[in-house]
Amino acid sequence: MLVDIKGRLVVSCQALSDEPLHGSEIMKRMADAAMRGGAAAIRANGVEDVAAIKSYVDLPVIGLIKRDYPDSEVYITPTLIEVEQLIGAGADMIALDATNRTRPGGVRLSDMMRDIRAAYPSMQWMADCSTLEECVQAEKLGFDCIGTTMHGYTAATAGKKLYEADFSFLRAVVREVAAPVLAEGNILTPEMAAHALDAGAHAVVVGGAITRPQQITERFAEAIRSVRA
Ligand SMILES: CC(=O)N[C@H](C=O)[C@@H](O)[C@H](O)[C@H](O)COP(=O)(O)O
Repeated sequence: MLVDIKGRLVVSCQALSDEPLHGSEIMKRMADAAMRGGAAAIRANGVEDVAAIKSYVDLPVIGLIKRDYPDSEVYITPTLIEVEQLIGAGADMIALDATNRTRPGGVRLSDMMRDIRAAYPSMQWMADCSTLEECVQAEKLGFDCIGTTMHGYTAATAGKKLYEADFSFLRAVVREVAAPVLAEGNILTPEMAAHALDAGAHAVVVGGAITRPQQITERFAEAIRSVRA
C-alpha cells in the first residue's frame, strides 16, 4: 500500500456523530467521489465507515477509531479494543495516536506497539504524531509510516498549522526519519498539497478541504464577511 500511494493523494472521509454528513451510507459515497477524483487511498473513522468503504470502493483504507476515554487525552485508536475492531472491519492499515501522552489505563505507546505488532504481524501501522521527537520515536517503535496528523492538536503544539514557515515541521520530520512521511492536517488547497510533496512527503492526506463542506463553507463565509465589514 505504501508503494501504491507514493506521490499521491489520500482522502480522509470522516464525519463524526455531531456532523451533518455522519453515516456510512454517505461516507462510502464520499470515498467513491474521492476515488473517481484520483485518490490513491482513503482514511476513515469507525467500524461502520471502514467496512462500508471497503465493500463499496476498490481502494486501500487507513482505518482509525476516534474514541474518548475518561483517563486519557488520546482519542485516535487508543487501545487494543479499537485495533481489534478495525482488523475485523477490514482496514488495510491502522492509524493510531503516537504522541507521548499516556493511553487509557496508563498504557504506554511502546507497550501497545509491542503487543499489536506481535498479535498482527502483517498489519501496517501509521503513527499520528505531533512533534519531531514523537516522529523519531515512532519510527524506532516500528511504525510503517509517520503522519503529521497531531501537529497543532496537542498541548505542546496547540494552534500550529502544518503549512507554517514553508512546511518547516514537515521538512524536519522528513530529514530525521527514514520511514515514509505522510503530510496530514490543515492542507487546504491543491497548491499546499503539491508543496507538501515538494517538501519531501511520501504522500499527502487531505480531509476537511475535500470532505467537510461545513468547514469549506465557513472559510468562504468568513472571507466574504471580512470584505463586507
Ligand atoms: C487532529 C485530528 O483529530 N485529525 C483527524 C484525524 O484523523 C481528522 O479529524 C482530520 O480530518 C484529518 O487528520 C485530516 O486533516 P484535515 O481535515 O485538516 O485535512
